Amino acid sequence: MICVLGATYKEISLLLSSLVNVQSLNLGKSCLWQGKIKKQNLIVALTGIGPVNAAYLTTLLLEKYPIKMVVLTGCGGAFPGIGLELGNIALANEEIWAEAGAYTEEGWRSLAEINLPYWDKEGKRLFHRFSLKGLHTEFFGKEISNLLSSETFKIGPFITVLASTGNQQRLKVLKQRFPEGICENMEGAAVAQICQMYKLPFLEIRGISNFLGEYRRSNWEIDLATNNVQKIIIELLERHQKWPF
Ligand SMILES: O=C(O)c1cccc(C(=O)CC[C@H]2O[C@@H](n3cnc4c(=O)[nH]cnc43)[C@H](O)[C@@H]2O)c1
Repeated sequence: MICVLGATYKEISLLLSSLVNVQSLNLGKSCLWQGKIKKQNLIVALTGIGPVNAAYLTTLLLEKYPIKMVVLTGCGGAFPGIGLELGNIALANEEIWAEAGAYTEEGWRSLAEINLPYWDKEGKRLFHRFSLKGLHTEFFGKEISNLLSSETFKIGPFITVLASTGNQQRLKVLKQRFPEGICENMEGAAVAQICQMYKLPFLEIRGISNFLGEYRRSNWEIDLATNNVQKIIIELLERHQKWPF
């Protein structure tokens, strides 16, 4: 069974309308829908915005259901000038916490630099970066590349924040800290950590709704971004009736 998570209703609504034999369920304080797309058993769940909501529901789901893979979707902000436009698609090959660490006299130091793991168990230490490089990301990266042109699809590190980057000053800090970052969001690193703790493959695929560095909500293309990315996920689910991971 595959689980697809989104923070807001808009980010999962198209997926929900594609589900057949749908059952609406409550889990803890959250809601989810169970159904099928072709032969694929699917849970689609609404996390709410932010890392606490996302980690809460991911944990409940992984404890209760035989989930083999988690997909997080929704809209996201693009780093300007990297070739991503509004409505384009981004796939994460790494999840990074923008802040986790310490502000010292010499500046920000990451969790790894101050040797303070968020998770240190069973021989695994997790700091502020979670690599998603592996067979599943490669496989779906290639699959999406077959569906979209290289101008409208990029793979790279996603940055997770508590506050979106709405001015140039903050953008400059993030670009200096993570020059390879392509997309910002508010849930990715939280779900990535839970999936690594449970040793499960995790994909994050987002549609670009806005650019970092300005906070003009009227310019955000949330509908375009969330529809485009859900169409891709539905296409992947229909093409591959048994996902190989
Ligand atoms: O007002 C609305 O209808 C609405 C619908 C969906 C999302 C929102 C948001 O306020 C965005 C936060 C939400 O979306 C992700 N996101 C999108 N762009 C960014 C960004 O530039 N920086 C951080 N997060 C972003 C995020 O993952 C949240 O879940 C409003």
